[in-house]
Amino acid sequence: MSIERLAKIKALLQQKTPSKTLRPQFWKPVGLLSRITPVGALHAWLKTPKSLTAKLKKRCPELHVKILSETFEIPLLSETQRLGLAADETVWVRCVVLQCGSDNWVYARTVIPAIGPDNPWQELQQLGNKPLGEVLFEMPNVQRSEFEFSKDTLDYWPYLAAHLNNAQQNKLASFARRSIFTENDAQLLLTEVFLPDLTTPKA
Ligand SMILES: C=C(O[C@@H]1C=C(C(=O)O)C=C[C@H]1O)C(=O)O
Repeated sequence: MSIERLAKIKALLQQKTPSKTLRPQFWKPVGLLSRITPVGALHAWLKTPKSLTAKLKKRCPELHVKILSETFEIPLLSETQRLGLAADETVWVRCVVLQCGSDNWVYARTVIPAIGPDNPWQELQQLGNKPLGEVLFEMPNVQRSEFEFSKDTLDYWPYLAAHLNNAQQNKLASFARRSIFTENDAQLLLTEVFLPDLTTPKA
């Protein structure tokens, strides 16, 4: 680990409130999903098989993808750990929100280590506003891991609070799932966070 990175971590650890990058997350397997939320309707969303986009488009045909960020960066600590990366490893991260009109339904993070010409996920760098699911499930040898689940406040997720621009929502609970897609040994970690516009019943 570089001296600069060590100095940054030391400075972060000396802060009163840990940086979001170092805030712990607790991911649980499907057998402990009820500890994340007892709400059956949320279980149905969190355990949606195959393409989430396809399920959402049945409710909202005009569903669209808004890109919040696509860049090379050091991911969240929980992502570094899940992917078995070095603490200061830079990876390609795509953050989007799936929207129905102006409603924000799902925040999603795609994290791809070692993306490059030999990586089968490399084409995703040119995906743009096309939903990832329209490509992901068409890959010839793709394998998907079991889901893990977590509950965090909305402001845990990078770029989301700025997009929502509604400070009253920042501390609301959001429920997330994540899984690893593997194509020819190349990993892609996908996290999908279900937002209040989707999960809170309309009055
Ligand atoms: C993986 C899927 O694609 C959706 C679209 C995403 C994107 O465009 O980045 C990310 C996650 C998903 O909610 C899916 O449809 O299941």
